[in-house]
Amino acid sequence: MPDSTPTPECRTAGPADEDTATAPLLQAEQLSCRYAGHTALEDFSLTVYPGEVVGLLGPNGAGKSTALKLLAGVMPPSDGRVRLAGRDLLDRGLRYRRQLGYLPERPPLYPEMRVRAYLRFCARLRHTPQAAAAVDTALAECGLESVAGRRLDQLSQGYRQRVGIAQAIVHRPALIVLDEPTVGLDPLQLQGIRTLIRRLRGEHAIILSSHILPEIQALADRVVILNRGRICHQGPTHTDADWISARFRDRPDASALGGLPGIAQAKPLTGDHWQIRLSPGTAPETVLAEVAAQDWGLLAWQPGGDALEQIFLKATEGTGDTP
Ligand SMILES: Nc1ncnc2c1ncn2[C@@H]1O[C@H](COP(=O)(O)OP(=O)(O)OP(=O)(O)O)[C@@H](O)[C@H]1O
Repeated sequence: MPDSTPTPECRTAGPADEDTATAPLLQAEQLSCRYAGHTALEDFSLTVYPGEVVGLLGPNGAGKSTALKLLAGVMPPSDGRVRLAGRDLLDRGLRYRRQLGYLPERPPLYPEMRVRAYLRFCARLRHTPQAAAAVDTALAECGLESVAGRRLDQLSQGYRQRVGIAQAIVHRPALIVLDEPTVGLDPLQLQGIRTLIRRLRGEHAIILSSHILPEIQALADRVVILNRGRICHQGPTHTDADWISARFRDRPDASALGGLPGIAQAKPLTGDHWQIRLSPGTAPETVLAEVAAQDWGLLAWQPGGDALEQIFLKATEGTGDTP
């Protein structure tokens, strides 16, 4: 695959540890990335569970593409590490990397290749069993059957984007990383790609980036907002008043937290950051007292209700795009 990404100053990620009690699919821990002295990403941590759709949102130059390159394992971090299914992404071989599909900002398409041949090439690169059948499935899923024999340079932007997504899913990865999958599309093409991404959720966990808020709201379960290389917010894309964002000093036990009276559901975003949904009719302050009485060192407790747009504006306040 062509890749013009310059190598950043890097440090090899540390050994994997096997603590996967709640079985996250992807764990990124305190990633940073420096390009020739310029810090593009700092202290980026993210946990993704199977079947989740996570949106990465931020103004131009916020560090979204950099974060996705590190999460997809196409570039090593300067600091931190990424684990996929409990194993260090960079230390492990193809077997684990095959669990990941990646659509870069500029899809690596060879203009003179035909769609089916290109996808077969991608499937073989990843040692996909029954490659021909896998290509047929990806063609059907991405609505590409009618253009399977066409050269890539004869396709419209929308169809090229579909081919980019098809190469990311042809080997049936558990995690798909999509960098701005809808950029440059007209409204009709946009609708097609949205429908496709919705169809893929569930079977695959998806991380996708955009600088457009409604895009993330339409597709993602939760959002991570980046600004100037740092995470400035993460939480659900729906901001119902009965969801609470809580931070702890020590990682709570999931079943103990979820089993407290008045709590309908507790979901970890990272080890110390949890989303808690209250049972209908429960007053947040009653549950707050229960949670604070536990041994987890409650640090922050923020009932939802703030519209995501306000959160985005607040989080990126006073900062424009970064070149
Ligand atoms: N290869 C590189 N060499 C040097 N600096 C880089 C490189 N790639 C990105 N940067 C810088 O790192 C910062 C983050 O860039 P990145 O592309 O990750 O942001 P982004 O949020 O994806 O932006 P956009 O939405 O415009 O694509 C920017 O300041 C950018 O100029």
